[in-house]
Amino acid sequence: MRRSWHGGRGPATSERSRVITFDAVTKRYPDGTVAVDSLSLEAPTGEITVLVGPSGCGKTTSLRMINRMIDASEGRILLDGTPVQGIDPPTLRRGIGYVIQQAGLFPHRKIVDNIATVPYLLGWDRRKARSRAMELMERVGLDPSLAGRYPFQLSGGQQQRVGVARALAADPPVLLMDEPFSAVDPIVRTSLQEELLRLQSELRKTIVFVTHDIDEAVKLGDRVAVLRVGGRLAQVADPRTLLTEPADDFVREFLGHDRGIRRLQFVPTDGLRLRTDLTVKEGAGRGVSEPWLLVVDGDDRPLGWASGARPGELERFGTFVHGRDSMRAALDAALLSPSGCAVAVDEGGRVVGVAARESLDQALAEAAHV
Ligand SMILES: Nc1ncnc2c1ncn2[C@@H]1O[C@H](COP(=O)(O)OP(=O)(O)OP(=O)(O)O)[C@@H](O)[C@H]1O
Repeated sequence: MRRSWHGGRGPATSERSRVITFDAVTKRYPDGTVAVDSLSLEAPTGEITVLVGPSGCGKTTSLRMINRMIDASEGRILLDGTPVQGIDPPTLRRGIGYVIQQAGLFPHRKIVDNIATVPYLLGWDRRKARSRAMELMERVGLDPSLAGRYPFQLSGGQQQRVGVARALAADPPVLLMDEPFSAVDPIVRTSLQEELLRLQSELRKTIVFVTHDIDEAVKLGDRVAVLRVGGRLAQVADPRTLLTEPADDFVREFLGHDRGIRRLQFVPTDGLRLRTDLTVKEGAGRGVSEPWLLVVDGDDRPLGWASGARPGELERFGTFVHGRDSMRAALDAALLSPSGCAVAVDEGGRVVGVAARESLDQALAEAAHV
């Protein structure tokens, strides 16, 4: 399951991370549009706070008021208790990384120099700035051989990674991310999201992340703030609470009709009852009168389901990592197989048992009462 990264190691850079506070912040544009209306919200130190909501609800405006690309009309935004309005923008932005959609890279600069932009501005010597850039490329999962290329020679996903590396270059305690992954395809988006969670487990920045995608919000956010058009806060909560107890009809509607299914991603599988009598080694006789048996190799890795009705054939299977993955993953694994059973494996991919329908049913019934 997600956020095993919460436990264990202590915050690496928390002394430098900052809490961001919106205190009754309103933004009225010159034409009279109220983009943000009396927003009060806290983005805690070292956590990911997601701003989510329909188009035009004031997410980007809220984000840009933090680094003063836009100034608030009323109210205050505080960084560790200090109003940002009192800090001059260049000084303020030195401590705030900023990542936008489609990365916003400089087209005529090589990747390494794009990443080193802020260190150059800060007057680092070229060698040190470039070596920091190379280190960051590795951190965000970019092959160092791409350093000498130009942005147009990279895929959309690679460009986004460069954008993240560039924002991290001067090790700012705060990171603002405005729909950073929305221009890439779903598979690349998933890997970028996972990479961000992995990075965050090491870096523990204070991140404010804007998206219009509720799935992304629930996956990434420690806290999720749902905004409604007119820039009013509808609810702020951790993802599980949000999915379980939406504050009103607007939030319920925004979460969508499958919020029950999504909630399963917060239900652990360690209590799921597994059967160990439904597996059989490859080449051994069936011996048991079960309609489905899972065939495993000599190393206990799953090969496929054997049905009594179609001897000699192996059917597809779905796996989940027992105890680490969520009930949503277990259910998905069950639905991927004609047996209707989910194969539980350990971190090494070896079968530890089978979650048959009865135990999935029971777990779902319990989850419904949580
Ligand atoms: N410079 C501006 N002048 C007037 N109105 C503006 C300006 N910039 C934004 N707005 C309006 O303010 C409201 C909030 O815009 P904002 O970009 O913050 O919303 P958003 O939630 O980020 O939207 P999206 O998801 O579509 O990017 C919208 O109604 C928008 O039209």
